[in-house]
Amino acid sequence: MKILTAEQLSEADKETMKIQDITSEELMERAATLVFKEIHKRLNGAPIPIKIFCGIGNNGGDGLVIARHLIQHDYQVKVYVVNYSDKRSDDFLANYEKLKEVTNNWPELIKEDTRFPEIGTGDFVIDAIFGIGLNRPVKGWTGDLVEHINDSGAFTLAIDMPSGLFTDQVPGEEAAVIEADYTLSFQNPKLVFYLPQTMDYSGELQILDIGLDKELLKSLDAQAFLIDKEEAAGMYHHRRSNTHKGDYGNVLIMGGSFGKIGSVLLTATAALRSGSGLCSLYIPGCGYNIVQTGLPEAMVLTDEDDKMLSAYPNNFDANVVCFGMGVGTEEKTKNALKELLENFSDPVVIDADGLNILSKDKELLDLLPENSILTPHPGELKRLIGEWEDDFEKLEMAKDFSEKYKVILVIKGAHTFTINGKSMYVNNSGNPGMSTAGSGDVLSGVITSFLGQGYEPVEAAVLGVFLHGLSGDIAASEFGLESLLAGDIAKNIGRAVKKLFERDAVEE
Ligand SMILES: NC(=O)C1=CN([C@@H]2O[C@H](COP(=O)(O)OP(=O)(O)OC[C@H]3O[C@@H](n4cnc5c(N)ncnc54)[C@H](O)[C@@H]3O)[C@@H](O)[C@H]2O)[C@@H](O)CC1
Ligand SMILES: [K+]
Repeated sequence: MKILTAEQLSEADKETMKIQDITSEELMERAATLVFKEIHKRLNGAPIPIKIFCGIGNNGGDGLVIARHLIQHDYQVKVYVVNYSDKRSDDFLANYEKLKEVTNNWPELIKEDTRFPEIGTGDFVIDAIFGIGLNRPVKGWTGDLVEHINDSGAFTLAIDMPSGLFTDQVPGEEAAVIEADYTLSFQNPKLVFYLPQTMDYSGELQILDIGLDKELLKSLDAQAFLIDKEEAAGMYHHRRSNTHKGDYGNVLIMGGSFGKIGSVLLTATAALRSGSGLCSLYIPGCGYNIVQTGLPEAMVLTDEDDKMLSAYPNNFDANVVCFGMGVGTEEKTKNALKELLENFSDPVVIDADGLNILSKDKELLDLLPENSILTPHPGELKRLIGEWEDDFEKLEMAKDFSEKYKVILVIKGAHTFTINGKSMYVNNSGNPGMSTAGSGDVLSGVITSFLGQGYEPVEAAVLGVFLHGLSGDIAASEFGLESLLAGDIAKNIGRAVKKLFERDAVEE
């Protein structure tokens, strides 16, 4: 799904009104009624006190529409109008009038010196104060109200955006932002829902299709692409019957050092579980027995050094090479990487200490084959591209880096971002159980495997990241978050692929 900016979305609202010949008020009615239905489906008439905080713009207008429907369905509703300005949007006013027709319980006006209403932990709060129209940080008494809602402990549902959250910048340290438990957002996801600095504000997320014109949305340039099952399934290459192992890649994994041989074992297991036809490892001598015993399906070549990598096996005929897990950053090992980059001209996958070696000697970056895939976690990324002020700057710096060196960056995190020049892909699978040793080694194996099977490098990265996350989800459902091991992620890749093509009961 496309991630769009606030400007694109409000423009799409306007264009849709013209194309569908509807008024802004009608579009608001449609959008907010969908929100009401979601609430009604879950509350099912429960007598929970509902407190709706409405701004004076169209986000507030949505709040008024939701209030009207809830009142008509006999819910206990109290509406507050947050008077951060004396202006009112037309659709707010129209819906304010309509609300009067269904209740005598007038909305209460909250102004600068008003005492804020009490909010109990058992209340249900609807945040319709600011949406995508936010244009400055929320401070002053409105900020105090936002803090008051956050401190209440009540379940908070944000409409379109948690109030105070911008779509295109971080809120800033002194600004107040609603910490929602759940966000129902209109039409398309917004980038801030997925950035480490801002993702916590939206809580659980659901995107509601409010029926903006499909052709118009298709024509818009995405700020980024959100990758879910549907997108991943579209990238997957089905196997043909008349094939043999030579059709599925011959990958070489260079990694490990004394005490860290397990890392390569995980990477190789993941590569084979992801479908590699042939998988070889190039490791220090000390790992020979471990790998041969642990993974009989893999072939093993050893470096002349017993404890670390010191060379690249130039005579080995692989179609993809992955370098870096568990290698350390010794000078000898740097030479091994240098030899690889000087002798191998197809895309490579570089992870972990391989990235740290590149960061220490930036001249090596110029040797990277075009479309190579680098898989840093945030610490490794910092060493590679430098410090950033905030997540938006990080993404800009990452795009510049990707363009400059013609490489693909896979920035690992709760939502892994894959950056290919100006294009960004945001992963939407995975869980916190995957924050465990070796999880990254597995990811490198999956991506390397797909690259070896002939996927376009960016697809190998994006699909690999998604399946890695989905496999982690399958493993977590079996073992629980705490018990999940990286090896479980590798083992479940096949199930994840199967799941790509299953229809979920909840989706039907
Ligand atoms: N037809 C439409 O345009 C639709 C709009 N929708 C809703 O409309 C929202 C956008 O509405 P608006 O553009 O009216 O904007 P908002 O309702 O988000 O904000 C209201 C106004 O507050 C002012 N403001 C911004 N930041 C402020 C601050 N920090 N302190 C004080 N005032 C501030 C701005 O002038 C802004 O226009 C969406 O998020 C969505 O909820 C939906 O109803 C769908 C249809
Ligand atoms: K809101």
